Amino acid sequence: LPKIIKRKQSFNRPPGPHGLPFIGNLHQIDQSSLHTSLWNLTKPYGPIVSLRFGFNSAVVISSASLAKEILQTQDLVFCDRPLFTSQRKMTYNGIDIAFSSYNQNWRDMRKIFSLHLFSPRRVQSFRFIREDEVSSAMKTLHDRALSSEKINLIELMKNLMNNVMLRVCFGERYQDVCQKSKVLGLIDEVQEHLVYLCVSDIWPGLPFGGLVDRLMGKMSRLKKCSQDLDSFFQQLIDEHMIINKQKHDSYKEFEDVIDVLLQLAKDKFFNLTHEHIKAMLMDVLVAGTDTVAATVVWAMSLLINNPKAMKKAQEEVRNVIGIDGKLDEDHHLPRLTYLKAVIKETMRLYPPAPLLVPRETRKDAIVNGYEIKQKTLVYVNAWAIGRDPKSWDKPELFLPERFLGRCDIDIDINFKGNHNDFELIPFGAGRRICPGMSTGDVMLEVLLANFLYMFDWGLPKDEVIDFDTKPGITMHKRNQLCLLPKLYFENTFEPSQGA
Ligand code: HEM
Repeated sequence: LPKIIKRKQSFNRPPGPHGLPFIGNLHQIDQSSLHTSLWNLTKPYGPIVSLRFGFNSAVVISSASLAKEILQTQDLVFCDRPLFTSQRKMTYNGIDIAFSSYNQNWRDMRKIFSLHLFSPRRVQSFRFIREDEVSSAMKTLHDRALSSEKINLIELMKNLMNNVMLRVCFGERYQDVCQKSKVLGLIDEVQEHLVYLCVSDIWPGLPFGGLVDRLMGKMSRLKKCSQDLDSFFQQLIDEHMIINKQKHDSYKEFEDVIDVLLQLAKDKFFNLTHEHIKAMLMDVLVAGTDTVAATVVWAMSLLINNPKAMKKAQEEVRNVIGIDGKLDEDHHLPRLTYLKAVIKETMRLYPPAPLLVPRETRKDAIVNGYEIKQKTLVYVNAWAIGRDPKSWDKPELFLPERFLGRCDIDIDINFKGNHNDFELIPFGAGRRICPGMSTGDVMLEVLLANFLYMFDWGLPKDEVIDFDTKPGITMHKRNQLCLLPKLYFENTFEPSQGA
């Protein structure tokens, strides 16, 4: 016993609130809004705080300088991911990218993602899908504007992004083989499963954990969801294999994600199984759809609430595009400086992944003089860092100007990866930085530019904008965002011209 006490005392762990025996700090956190609850709990103890969730040790990081230490300086120690029951079930035992351990599998999957699936050339190749889907959303908005009807922007965005990502992953065929809404429902369910810990994750090794999860129905829900998605993915893979065999000589204008992955498996470049393909599809659908949709919704909510910023963004977009009626990505986007600032400011206040994706330490480490043990869960609170008064002047205000470098707040911050600016990290940083960053960024700019160019936006009578958030791995707005679009170019817009 004296030996244990001595070891405990010599372990200089970061400060933190006292927990209870057995449950640790579990009773002090709210899993449905983990980023705010962690912030409230850890703020009195400083930017690095230890917690305990059952048998799991965790640290929470809430300052830009320590985020830099974790995600850049000591990235190699902090670049693992915890693999809890839900993640394991949904990712075929962590053989995807997002929940894979830092190992050869992760390196291969990441290489496939960046070189073969979402390289700049490939992102260009599915530009027509993007344009097509944006155009059809604009047509919906145009019709609503003509009949003075409101639009639920959350629904519109979700539908639009789902269509884009489903077409990128499966080509046009998914429509024929399965009911789209069922799959979308399953993807939503995956999102929810991914945030909640099972009893067996909280107290690993205890025999009753698995039993309680089973009794509570958690395991059967997980099993059903993963099996349903698995059979949907398998059906599509089989279809692709049959069609590709029939047409093996013919030139294909667009290869979807399954085509590319099947070809890589055939060429034996990587040791790719059907399970790898399905795990990759899961990542792309879960990570790619909601993040962009949520950001556009937050941006529009903030702009409606800040009419001056809305007017400035609209003037810029309308000046740059002129009366052409059509956004040209290459020509117009680089000139939309204020719009880019609006996007950064939105992500500062409402980062779609407020705690990034949790990390896990690969070995013992020292941060800020404190010891952090191997296999500690690490949460980097991007939401709290974006609102830290030490980094941001008037952090609670929506001020896109702060990014323009010509206001009282003169910070040229970017979120493009190899940065020094850890005050703004909506895409994470280091080895595990979001590999879909440029795809996501283009989508955000294209969508917002089109919305602001074509329409003036108002709130229906009796509606107010709220900023409540909903539980999930992505931070969504809880309540509907219903807006009234009004055509700006009364006589010039022809929806058939595209967006
Ligand atoms: C607004 C758009 C997006 C945001 C804000 C976002 C944010 C993030 C964040 C914070 C992470 C964790 C990074 C870390 O741990 O340091 C991440 C990881 C990831 N994202 Fe994104 N993301 C976006 C769009 C996308 C898109 C469009 C795709 C796919 C086409 C994608 C695919 C992924 C994948 C596969 C990972 C796991 C990377 C790894 O663990 O190595 N994301 N994303």
